Amino acid sequence: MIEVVRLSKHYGDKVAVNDLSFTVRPGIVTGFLGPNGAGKSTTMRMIMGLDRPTSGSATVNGRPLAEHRAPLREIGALLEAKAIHPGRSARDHLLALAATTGIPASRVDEVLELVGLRNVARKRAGAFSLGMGQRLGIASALLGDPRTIMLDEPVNGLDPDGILWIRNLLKGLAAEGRTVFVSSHLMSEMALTAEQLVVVARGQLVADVPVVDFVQNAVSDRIRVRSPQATDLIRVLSGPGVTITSTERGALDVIGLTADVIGDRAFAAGYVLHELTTERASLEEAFMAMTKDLTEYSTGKAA
Ligand SMILES: Nc1ncnc2c1ncn2[C@@H]1O[C@H](COP(=O)(O)OP(=O)(O)OP(=O)(O)O)[C@@H](O)[C@H]1O
Repeated sequence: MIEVVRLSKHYGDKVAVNDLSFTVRPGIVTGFLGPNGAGKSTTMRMIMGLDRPTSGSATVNGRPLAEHRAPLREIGALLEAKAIHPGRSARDHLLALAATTGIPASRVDEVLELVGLRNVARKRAGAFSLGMGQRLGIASALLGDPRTIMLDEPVNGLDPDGILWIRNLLKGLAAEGRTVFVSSHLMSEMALTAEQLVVVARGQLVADVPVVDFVQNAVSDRIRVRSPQATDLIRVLSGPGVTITSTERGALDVIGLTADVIGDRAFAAGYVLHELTTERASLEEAFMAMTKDLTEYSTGKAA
């Protein structure tokens, strides 16, 4: 469990995190979503105790991380590309890390297996691809078998296989009852990975919602309707909460009704339909609309 309460961080005049409060619960993947510069990395650094809050607090499993006797067992984090000695093998890197924290060597082999690096465990990490480097970073985060896992933009720059692998790993860790907190600036990725979303823009909380609610509320499907009786059809489709636009003759774009309802009403009124297509608004569009005001304010202020 991670609890962030009224957390703020100022760098001189710059407000990186602004009175942010949220809770990350165990058993699910929680996505930490926001445009670049929204304050995600700063928040994660404060959770890890690497940055001191200007005000407010962040606790991991009930206490500030520094107050835990064995912090590596409480939280494992991948914050940014780790500085790994390029001449050292993946196994030696993990062994060195394990030795400093009293973790047995057998656990090193376990995590190497878990992240799929067993076959290259003795190769120089300097020769690793970006994806292999990410796997090694995740192996480091999992070394202490932590109850909470926090990853900052883990899929950045990965190929589709790597993205799918991370997605499944995170879901698996959550299914084991762990707390999983993962940041991204990509709504579409978070929609596939997370159950809960904490959305921030310009250091402030924009939403803390289940992904299903976000998808349902923020995304309005647009239904494309073509009919030789389009003008008459407008009359039977109009109503509260329904927006109908027409960009070409005989075609309507309807927001606020499902394709089923439109089909039923057209049939009941005896109108012919030549097309009835549901166009899903992209999640990325919904996310941008949600954070737009705060982002624009930010730009205005900086200018
Ligand atoms: N050490 C620092 N000194 C001054 N400003 C900083 C520092 N660290 C972060 N900032 C500023 O604070 C804001 C939030 O940055 P942060 O890196 O936390 O955002 P982010 O959401 O993680 O974005 P990104 O995905 O681009 O890393 C940015 O405007 C950034 O320039």
